[in-house]
Amino acid sequence: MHPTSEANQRIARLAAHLHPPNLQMEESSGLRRANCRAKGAAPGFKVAILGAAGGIGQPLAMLMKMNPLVSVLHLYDVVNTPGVTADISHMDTGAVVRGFLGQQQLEDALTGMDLVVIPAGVPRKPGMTRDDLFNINAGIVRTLCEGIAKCCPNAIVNLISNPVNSTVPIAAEVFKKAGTYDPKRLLGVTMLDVVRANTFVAEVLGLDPREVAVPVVGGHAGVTILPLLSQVKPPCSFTPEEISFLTDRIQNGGTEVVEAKAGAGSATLSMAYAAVKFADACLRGLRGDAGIVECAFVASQVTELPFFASKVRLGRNGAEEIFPLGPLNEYERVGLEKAKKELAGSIQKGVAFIRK
Ligand SMILES: NC(=O)C1=CN([C@@H]2O[C@H](COP(=O)(O)OP(=O)(O)OC[C@H]3O[C@@H](n4cnc5c(N)ncnc54)[C@H](O)[C@@H]3O)[C@@H](O)[C@H]2O)C=CC1
Ligand SMILES: O=C([O-])CC(=O)C(=O)O
Repeated sequence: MHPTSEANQRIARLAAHLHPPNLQMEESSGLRRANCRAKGAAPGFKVAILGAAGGIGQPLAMLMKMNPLVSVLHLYDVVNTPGVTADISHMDTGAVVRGFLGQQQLEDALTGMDLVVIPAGVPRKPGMTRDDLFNINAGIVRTLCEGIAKCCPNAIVNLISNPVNSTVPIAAEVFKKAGTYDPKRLLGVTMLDVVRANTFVAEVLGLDPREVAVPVVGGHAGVTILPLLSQVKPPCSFTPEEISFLTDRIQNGGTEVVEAKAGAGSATLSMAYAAVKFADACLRGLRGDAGIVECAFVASQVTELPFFASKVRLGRNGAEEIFPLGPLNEYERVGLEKAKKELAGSIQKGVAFIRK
């Protein structure tokens, strides 16, 4: 390397160190580019977390910083990102971390991103349904998606903010309005339902949860969460009592945590785990890995509803293939009808929020 350019890079690295990564730097600034060269040379994907200072956002940021597929990690929130960013940036893993605080930095946070994960918004307290969060979270999701449409219209979006059954249709409408909608790239995160189902079923069967795979379809609230226990892998059978117990526990797993936390919020740590498991699957799909299949709430023709959660194959373009539900037993068929009835209203509510 040319000695002068080496010296310049060292000076720039030192200067970048003196300006902590949570301080927003101009894109044109040599400091920012040098900072990137210093640590971010490894190939990988650029990921933004919106709501990164929250209960889910913080452990999610930590787990994403540990993911070798991530080269650049942008942490955006309306509060506290300087501290979270400084903290996470000291981890000796490959990803370069940058923090962005407040709406005036949203566009910088989003520009150039391959994957945007959204856990921004208020969580439930005991006695609330996820739909009770609609009034606050719908507006938050709209604003963030307007930013995505403008700054990284080709990014894959993993939407966590509740009520997912309505926020995904909201995001779709925002993208349609902006002319950037690609249904394959918008995925509502239902992975926590699968994670819970695997855990609870493994408990009943006396197996290691890592060996169990339960498809969970429908949506992400109460009866719309439909575990397909007839399709569990490895193949197994349950008594009617076990089916009723497991279905109820999986459908109410979120409420179990909300009640145990007694006013201090909802699932954050298991959600961060599930979010990173799902984001990692999306990144492996983006990389071109074959056979990546996970459940997600997506635009779908599997039922008559415009959105539905089912198994999807993740590829370079997002959800490239959406799998049908497969054979259902009578219990699941009844559950499906209940799920569709509630989902239809939640989807319509999301659509109407933007079209009004
Ligand atoms: N899809 C799923 O399976 C799950 C979804 N959730 C949902 O995730 C959301 C977040 O939950 P928690 O992290 O526990 O909540 P939290 O309140 O701890 O964190 C939310 C974060 O969002 C930030 N925020 C608020 N408005 C924002 C905006 N306009 N732009 C960017 N950031 C903004 C807040 O400052 C806060 O840091 C909730 O809506 C919750 O219901 C929670 C668990 C599971
Ligand atoms: O229950 C909630 O409000 C949070 C959530 O979506 C879950 O834990 O599944």
